[in-house]
Amino acid sequence: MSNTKVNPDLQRERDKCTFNVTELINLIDGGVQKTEERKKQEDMVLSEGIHIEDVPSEYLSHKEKYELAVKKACLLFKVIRKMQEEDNAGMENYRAVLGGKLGSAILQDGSPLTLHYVMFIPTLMGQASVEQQVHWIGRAFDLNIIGTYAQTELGHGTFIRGLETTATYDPSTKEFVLHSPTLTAYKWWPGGLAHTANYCIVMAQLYTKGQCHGIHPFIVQLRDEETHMPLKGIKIGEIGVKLGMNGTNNGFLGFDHVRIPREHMLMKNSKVLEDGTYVNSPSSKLAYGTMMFVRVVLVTDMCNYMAKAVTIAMRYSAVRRQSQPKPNEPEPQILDYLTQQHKLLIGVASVHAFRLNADWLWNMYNNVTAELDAGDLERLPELHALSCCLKAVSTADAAECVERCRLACGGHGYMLASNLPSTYGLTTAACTYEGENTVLLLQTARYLVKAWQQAAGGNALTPTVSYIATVNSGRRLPPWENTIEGIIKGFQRVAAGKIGLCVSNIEKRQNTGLSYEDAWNMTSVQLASASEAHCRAILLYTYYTETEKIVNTVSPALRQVLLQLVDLYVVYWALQRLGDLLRFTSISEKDIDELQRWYEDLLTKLRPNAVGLVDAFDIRDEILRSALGAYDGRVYERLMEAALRSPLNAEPVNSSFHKYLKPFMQGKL
Ligand SMILES: CCCCCCCCCCCCCCCCCCCCCC(=O)SCCNC(=O)CCNC(=O)[C@H](O)C(C)(C)COP(=O)(O)OP(=O)(O)OC[C@H]1O[C@@H](n2cnc3c(N)ncnc32)[C@H](O)[C@@H]1OP(=O)(O)O
Ligand SMILES: Cc1cc2nc3c(=O)[nH]c(=O)nc-3n(C[C@H](O)[C@H](O)[C@H](O)COP(=O)(O)OP(=O)(O)OC[C@H]3O[C@@H](n4cnc5c(N)ncnc54)[C@H](O)[C@@H]3O)c2cc1C
Repeated sequence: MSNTKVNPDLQRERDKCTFNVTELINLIDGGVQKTEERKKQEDMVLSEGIHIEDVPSEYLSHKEKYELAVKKACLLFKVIRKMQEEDNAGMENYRAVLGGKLGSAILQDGSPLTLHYVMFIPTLMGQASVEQQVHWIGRAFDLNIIGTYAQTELGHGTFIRGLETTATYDPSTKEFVLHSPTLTAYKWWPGGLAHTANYCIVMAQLYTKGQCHGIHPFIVQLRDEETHMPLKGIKIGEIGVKLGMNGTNNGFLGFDHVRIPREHMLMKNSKVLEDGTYVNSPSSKLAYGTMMFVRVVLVTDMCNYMAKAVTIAMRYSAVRRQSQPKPNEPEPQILDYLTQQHKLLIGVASVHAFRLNADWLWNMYNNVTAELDAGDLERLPELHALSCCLKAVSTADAAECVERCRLACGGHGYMLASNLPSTYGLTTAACTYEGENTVLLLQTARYLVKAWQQAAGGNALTPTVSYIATVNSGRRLPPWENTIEGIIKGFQRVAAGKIGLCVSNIEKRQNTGLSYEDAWNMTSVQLASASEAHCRAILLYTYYTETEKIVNTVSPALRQVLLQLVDLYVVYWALQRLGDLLRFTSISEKDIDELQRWYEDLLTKLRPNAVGLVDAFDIRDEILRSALGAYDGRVYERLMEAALRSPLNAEPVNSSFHKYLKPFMQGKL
């Protein structure tokens, strides 16, 4: 990064940073070599000119936006292909680019090829038999075929057992017949489905020998490989403009008795034999594996959006001066207002908290997947429960963080040139896709209720819920400790207390004659809240313990800042959840006063490092794409440059003046 022509306020911030920014960059990347590799990847991608736009994409029509998104996606994946040829690192290159800072930023409004990599190929890897993988995966990796994942229908997204698309086996021809019996059976939403993919994984109700066996994955050709025309019986199109992600080409798809060979059912887990005999999977939930994979990787993705938003807002807040609290003194940088620090520093801490939790979850995912492959399904429920709540809370927190950053930039944050609105569009979408957040919290709640019952029966619990038994062991509330460990224990007590209340409320309602399902529904506001509380306890604990592991490997200056961020995160959440702490722990008014002072003190301590901390996210200007957040802080110049690129500014008088305004003003219209 060059220091030339940097806004002096921003430069002063960098000069007073107490730690070595490069050291933190390396730590976040996972080592000096990883930083070099990332930078090399970024150079490779940016040298293709993917980020250069003749007309800013926000001024394009819907159709032009799609065409640009296809171009960008092809250029990006061309580079990944090149990386593959060089190092043959396989999935790691895709993870680094798609799951890193680059992908979400360069493909600014989403990409029509994302689903190919994030769901189509992973489904082939996770659900296809070895022979099927040999047949399909090479073609898919080479982009010889382009696929997507079509599960959601017009009538059902959440309740996938209720999907209506049918795949009926015909033993006479050894084919499945795919059919959409109703309008609501139409597939609706899949990214890239409309005009990009020529193949697709279809989740459909499997019928054989007159019996339905639930939803299963099938690979279906949609378009001719040469002409790209939809095949016979395939009704396909685009679903229209959305709040954001307008480059993703989401589509609809209906089948009119479309025949596919038997071998196109993905048969790693369950099978249909030639005569139509159905062979069961070890667990019907294995068919949900791709969703679990995406929920896990989304947690990392959310860190990228938060890092981007908070970098923009922090740098802008160092440059922006507003108001005059002390007479005869210059207007302060808005970053000097404690309320501004409160809005932004928690964003920095959240990136670190979620990053460490995401890595921890990713490791667990890999371990459990290896166990599943070896036939051991024991840890599947725990992984499902964790991936559901971490997906829900990370996406909700990220969307909230991006919106908070936008508001923290005042009017200029509302400009698309800030890049905050489109970042919000991308982030908030994740609260819905891959499992709507409330629904996912309630999935975790099922697991927690069972864990509670197990603990009550004196059974051992898996590590991530073992606190339920521990915090309930004593009769009296232990004294409150105003320390990080004390607060984390407090959060565990809150979670356990909420789960316990849910269990007892469900029981009480059942005792009044309600069915379990109705009692569950009546308790579901509390259940979702208990699930969130569990997730908060996990987040705090993992952030704290994982940071403790790394702080001894870094310089004392960085160590101090990393620990301050942990403190800030934990104390912030304690103050956010005072009601719960007052209800379930012995925290007192005096403790709360102390916490508040502790928090304010932490903001003040972190203030000198505010800009250094976001510089350490190391997001290049071409990736950040923000007039407010560029490294040099030339905010006003960039805003004016962006305004001048508006097509309306290409002519001094717009034709509507002559067509409408003038006749109207003269009373002639
Ligand atoms: C090339 C290489 C690769 C490179 C990769 C590089 C990666 C780099 C990454 C790049 C960045 C990323 C960018 C992302 C962009 C994304 C774009 C947008 C994508 C958006 C796509 C979508 O949006 S795609 C559709 C998703 N659509 C859902 O997400 C439906 C939710 N709906 C359900 O998921 C079920 O409907 C729901 C509720 C569970 C109930 O399912 P259900 O009714 O069958 O089950 P029940 O509730 O009755 O539960 C019965 C028992 O099953 C248990 N169980 C349930 N699920 C289980 C499971 N999965 N595993 C284990 N166990 C499970 C449960 O815990 C119960 O257990 P128990 O009985 O013991 O309590
Ligand atoms: C940008 C985007 C991209 C997408 N991409 C894909 C894709 O590539 N492939 C694909 O197959 N799908 C895709 N989807 C679809 C997505 O997975 C679904 O929209 C999502 O799973 C939510 O389902 P739904 O729309 O049916 O919501 P609904 O389930 O109808 O949710 C509506 C409301 O009902 C509530 N609700 C529903 N069920 C329950 C319950 N059991 N308990 C309590 N409350 C409940 C929800 O909490 C929510 O408040 C995409 C969606 C979006 C927005």
